Amino acid sequence: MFSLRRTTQNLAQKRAFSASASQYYKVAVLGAAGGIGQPLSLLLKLSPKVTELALYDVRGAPGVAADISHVNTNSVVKGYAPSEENLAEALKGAEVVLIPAGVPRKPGMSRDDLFNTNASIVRDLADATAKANPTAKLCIIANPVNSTVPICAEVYKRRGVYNPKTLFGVTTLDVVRASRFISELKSTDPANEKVTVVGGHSGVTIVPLLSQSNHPDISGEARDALVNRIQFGGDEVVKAKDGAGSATLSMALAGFRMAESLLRAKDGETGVVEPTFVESPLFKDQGVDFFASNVELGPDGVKEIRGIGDINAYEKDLLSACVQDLKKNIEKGVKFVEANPPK
Ligand SMILES: NC(=O)c1ccc[n+]([C@@H]2O[C@H](COP(=O)([O-])OP(=O)(O)OC[C@H]3O[C@@H](n4cnc5c(N)ncnc54)[C@H](O)[C@@H]3O)[C@@H](O)[C@H]2O)c1
Ligand SMILES: O=C(O)C[C@H](O)C(=O)O
Repeated sequence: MFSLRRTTQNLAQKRAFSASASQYYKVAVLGAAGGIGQPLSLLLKLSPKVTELALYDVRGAPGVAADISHVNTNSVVKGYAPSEENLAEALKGAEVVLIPAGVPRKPGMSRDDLFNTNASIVRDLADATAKANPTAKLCIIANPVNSTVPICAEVYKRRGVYNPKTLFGVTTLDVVRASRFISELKSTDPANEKVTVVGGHSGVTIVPLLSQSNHPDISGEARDALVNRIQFGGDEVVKAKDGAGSATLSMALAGFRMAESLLRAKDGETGVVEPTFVESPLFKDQGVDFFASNVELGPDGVKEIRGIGDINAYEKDLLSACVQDLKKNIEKGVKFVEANPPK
């Protein structure tokens, strides 16, 4: 007879066993009580690689931590009420720090419209991380990612602790969506659909390279519609939520995938590749210092930034539109820190 209790026990035993094969890590989530923060923290609680979960938010983190701490996996969950000391404590010793703190879009807004609110939130949280735990892998989810990542780099530079190998803009959701959308179109299993997406994380800066997918034959209106859906997938969710925010659940999955990949690479696993927005040489000659592409991860963070590969004329056009916008988004972040340095 089916026993839920026994199944859960077996699962816990299996997890304990596999956890013993690898190292244990502390992970911190800043903005943990929010729409992304809560399901992301839950997924992290299920990971055998996470031994301690530090949840920080300006409101509600202790409650979320108490709730998640009852999930019967081995890791310890600690919630931190807002204060400078608590934030430093939450950050101390974390291998990975994820920042989903910040406001989400409402219908009619672009990600850039979030800049005025989120720039200072991310600047201050990055500054706290630069002081308390500068070697942690810092994963930025808060939008506009194209600007918030350069903000973090500038803050770290000012503190003299910048290491481009440990700063990541989380763009995993773009490939999660791309593989799902293409599988819907082709009636295939999304698990078998790998789509490379490069550039940045907003509108035309999101550049899917369908010519490198399993379906390079998609062309004409079907291709245009698919590319548009991948570029503006976030808007679909914003519209459907009708004022209640943007993607949270799919984002939690995508953020968890990025965090787990970093921990797998830290454990010495090779061939761990994720798309991510990092300081990159790929378009530096065009004045673009940060760019998302496939990146091989290693124990120290970025191991190798993969090139774009062969692309067709259509994709070259997409890339030139991307680069123009991206350049402005990056400059905006850099200028913000120049004008508004961390205190
Ligand atoms: N990178 C991506 O692919 C991606 C995907 C979806 C959403 N996002 C972005 O993630 C961000 C969060 O989205 P959400 O839906 O979770 O929003 P939300 O409003 O539900 O949650 C944000 C949380 O951040 C907290 N917060 C605000 N200021 C803080 C501070 N200074 N320190 C700590 N916590 C703070 C809030 O209290 C709240 O709990 C938004 O900017 C959104 O645009 C990015
Ligand atoms: O669309 C948004 O504003 C949130 C996020 O960047 C997304 O891609 O879903």
